[in-house]
Amino acid sequence: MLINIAEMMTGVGSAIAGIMVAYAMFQNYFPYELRKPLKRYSHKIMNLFYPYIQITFHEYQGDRFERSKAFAAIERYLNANSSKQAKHLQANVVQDSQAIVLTMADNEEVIDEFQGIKIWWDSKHVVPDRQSISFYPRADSSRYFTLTVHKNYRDKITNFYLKHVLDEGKAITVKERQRKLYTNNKSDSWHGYKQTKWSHVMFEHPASFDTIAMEPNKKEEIIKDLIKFSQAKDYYAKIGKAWKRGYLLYGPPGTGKSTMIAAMANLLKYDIYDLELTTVKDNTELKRLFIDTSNKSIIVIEDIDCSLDLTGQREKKKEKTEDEKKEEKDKDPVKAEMKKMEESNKNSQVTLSGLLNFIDGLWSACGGERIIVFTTNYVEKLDPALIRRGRMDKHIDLSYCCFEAFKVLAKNYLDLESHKLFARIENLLEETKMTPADVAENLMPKSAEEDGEACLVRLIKALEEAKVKAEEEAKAKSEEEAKVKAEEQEKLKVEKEKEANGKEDIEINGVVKENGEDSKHSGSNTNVVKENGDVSH
Ligand SMILES: Nc1ncnc2c1ncn2[C@@H]1O[C@H](COP(=O)(O)OP(=O)(O)OP(=O)(O)O)[C@@H](O)[C@H]1O
Ligand SMILES: [Mg+2]
Repeated sequence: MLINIAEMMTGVGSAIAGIMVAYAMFQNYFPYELRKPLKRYSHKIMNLFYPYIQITFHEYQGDRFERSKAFAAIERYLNANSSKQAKHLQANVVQDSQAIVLTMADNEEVIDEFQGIKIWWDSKHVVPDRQSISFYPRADSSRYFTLTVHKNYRDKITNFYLKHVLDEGKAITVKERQRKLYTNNKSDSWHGYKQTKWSHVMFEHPASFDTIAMEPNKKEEIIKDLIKFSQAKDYYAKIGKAWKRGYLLYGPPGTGKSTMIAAMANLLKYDIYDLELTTVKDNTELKRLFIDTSNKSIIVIEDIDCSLDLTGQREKKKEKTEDEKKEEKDKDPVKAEMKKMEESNKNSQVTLSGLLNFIDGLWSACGGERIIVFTTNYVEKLDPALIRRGRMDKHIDLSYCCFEAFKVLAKNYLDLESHKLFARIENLLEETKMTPADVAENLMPKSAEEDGEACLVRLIKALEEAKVKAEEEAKAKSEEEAKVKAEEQEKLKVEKEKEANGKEDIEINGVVKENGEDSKHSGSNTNVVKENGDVSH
């Protein structure tokens, strides 16, 4: 048996040696010009018997400056689907992602399956052995993926599978992407070598819809609305509308408007552009800022009522004279300086119509998937044109804490789903107004010894105090109102009496005044009794 194997090995060895000798002779003696057509024919013959097709995706194409988006998407897709199969993986920190991403190492193969079709993916890295210094370093080494599939499935693969891979890959990229919070720079820093309209920091807000305290139905509705929007690319294209949606969040301070914006961004994995309108000089700058925003973003204008005088008619305040200004400065130099700074900040020329134009206007044409959010504490102050549907499509009223909202906070802050004190809190929340921010602050344990019950007791105390305060304020307000009303009535009474007296006097003097006609119509030498009792001639 052993002898047989040894004989066989010798046979294989001499066959290989024979092939190598033949190949060397072919390389040396076969005319170069004839080699090419021979290769072509051998390929053709191979293709007759080889039942597979191959598609190649290179990392850099064309100008070789920009990495191919398809390659990047395929890479992400394969990483997600292949890390269990491939034996060699490379660990990378990809740009815009803080997590370590595992990628298929070079010359690895993974097998994917799509609708029962088997697909082979190879990753190749070619580094030419010529020694040269290239101006384009990437041109020398190239990475590519090769897809191999049976030729019977060609249409299915090109029409459906590749789209599926690209979409999945893009979705994974978005999910893994480190999101950013942008703020607009003053236009002075827009020019020069490092021109930036927006500065950014990494966005790492922990807010989510799970932690937002509000009625569950309302919360559910907002989540559904957001998700529907984010998936409605084709729908917006069908109805011929730019793919954007406006939200108006309104409510008293501390009711979770800013928190909700963070939760929206976390839900949809969007960036946030926090636009400070007071630093924008005019409508042109506003437009340029918007054009510079990217897709998948939420553009936020907080406290829109304070940012600008958005009634469209700027109040022209009386300008102070130089003397008056000097006098003010002498009195309180710090205050005067602060006022000056404030005035220069308010120097914005952005108008209501500029803002409306931007919301409706041409910028909508450049890309989509943008959400615009305005927040305000005083919705009634806003111009109706600004908040009409189509501009601000969804109005969300974030109001004082209700019992349902309290339950969310109790679960988040104290891990309590029910407690005997809940009933008392429910009653108190119906009777008095407290913002979720205040409720949350009371629920937060202030020391390691404080347990859930102690926090609930503190909240009850705070609610009771708020109730007493509100009752006192209401009483004082109604007393004030009653006082004002009584004074008005008194004034009216006095006026009526005076009117009656005046009439008598006039009749005594024989003067008749009709519909405000001047007394001279009734006679030039008449004496008229004035209100203060003087007699004029
Ligand atoms: N509905 C809520 N659910 C959970 N936490 C909330 C809620 N509302 C407020 N908070 C808490 O209160 C704090 C302040 O809330 P937030 O800044 O969102 O209020 P706001 O409505 O934006 O106030 P302002 O009008 O002053 O800007 C947040 O840090 C958050 O922890
Ligand atoms: Mg806020």
